[in-house]
Amino acid sequence: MSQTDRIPTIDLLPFISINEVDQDQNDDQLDAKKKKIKEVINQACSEYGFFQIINHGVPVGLMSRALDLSKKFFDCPDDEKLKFSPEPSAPLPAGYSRANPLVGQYERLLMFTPNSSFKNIYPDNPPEFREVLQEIFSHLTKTGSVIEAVLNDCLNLPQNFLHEYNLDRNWDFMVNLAYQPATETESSGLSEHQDSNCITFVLQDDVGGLEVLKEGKWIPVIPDKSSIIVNIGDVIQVLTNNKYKSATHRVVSQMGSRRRHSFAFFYNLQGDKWVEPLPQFTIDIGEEPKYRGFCYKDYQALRLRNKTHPPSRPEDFIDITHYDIPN
Ligand SMILES: O=C(O)CCC(=O)C(=O)O
Ligand SMILES: [Fe+2]
Repeated sequence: MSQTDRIPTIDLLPFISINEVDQDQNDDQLDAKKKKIKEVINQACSEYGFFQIINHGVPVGLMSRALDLSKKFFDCPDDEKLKFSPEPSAPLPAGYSRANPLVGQYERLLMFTPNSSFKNIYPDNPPEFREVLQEIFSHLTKTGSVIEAVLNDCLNLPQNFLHEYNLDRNWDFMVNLAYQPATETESSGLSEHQDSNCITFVLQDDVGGLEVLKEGKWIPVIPDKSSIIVNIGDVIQVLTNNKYKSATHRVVSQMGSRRRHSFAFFYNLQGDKWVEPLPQFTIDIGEEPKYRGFCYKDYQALRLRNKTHPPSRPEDFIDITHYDIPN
């Protein structure tokens, strides 16, 4: 596989904790390492919005455990899993559901941060699943704030700008997915899309199938049990007026393979937040805004509707182009 057929792998250790980094290195060496990492991230985000991280601070054993428990949960009979179906009135459906076949061939379990003001519905089988889900959620929240701070730096935004813009962690959610292997007629695990949120983190088992669009080619993201995949979402694309790209990705299921399991953690945005291109990427540099502003929860609701009431024609699915300002 050539360099262009891969997404970059970033060793995040220099950003995790100064104490964990080799004590021999001085500040200059550490700064040089961070600078190099930021250059790679800046390039990946400017071109296609995808990279993967190692030494991210999430215990690899915990990631494997979560994927093993996911297999056990989705192996349960349907009537068992359906006991954890979402409440019909929930604005975002926590709990177990099956995708509409127009969207993809998967089952999913959605949860919010453990103390969220949104209601969580956890399965009680396997018994230790709930605790592991909560633990991994809290680790990924920390990873989210580390990557957010790195992006803030890469974008030369004022110190802590993204952190202060995106303070409320109540809207973050995690989806545990189980994809059916392909059949004679159906290989779409999850159709091509961009995520609506700020930054997404994905753990996948060894089955494979996640692909990212890079320079016009679909690149498979090779499973690696110690890596977490990071992709930029629409909110960052809009704030930066397209400087950073919301990654286009999909899941393609293989015939005869096993069911694929993954976790996607959505580092999200509080619903009442206003999203529009920032002055640093428009007026300050003489560029016209490429999007009209919107209230985040309105966009999230439209995107959810794509899943619950999918239009029959692919071109009728709502995405961020809904807010495009034609030039
Ligand atoms: O399962 C995966 O690897 C990706 C999931 C994803 O892209 C999503 O849920 O938005
Ligand atoms: Fe996605």
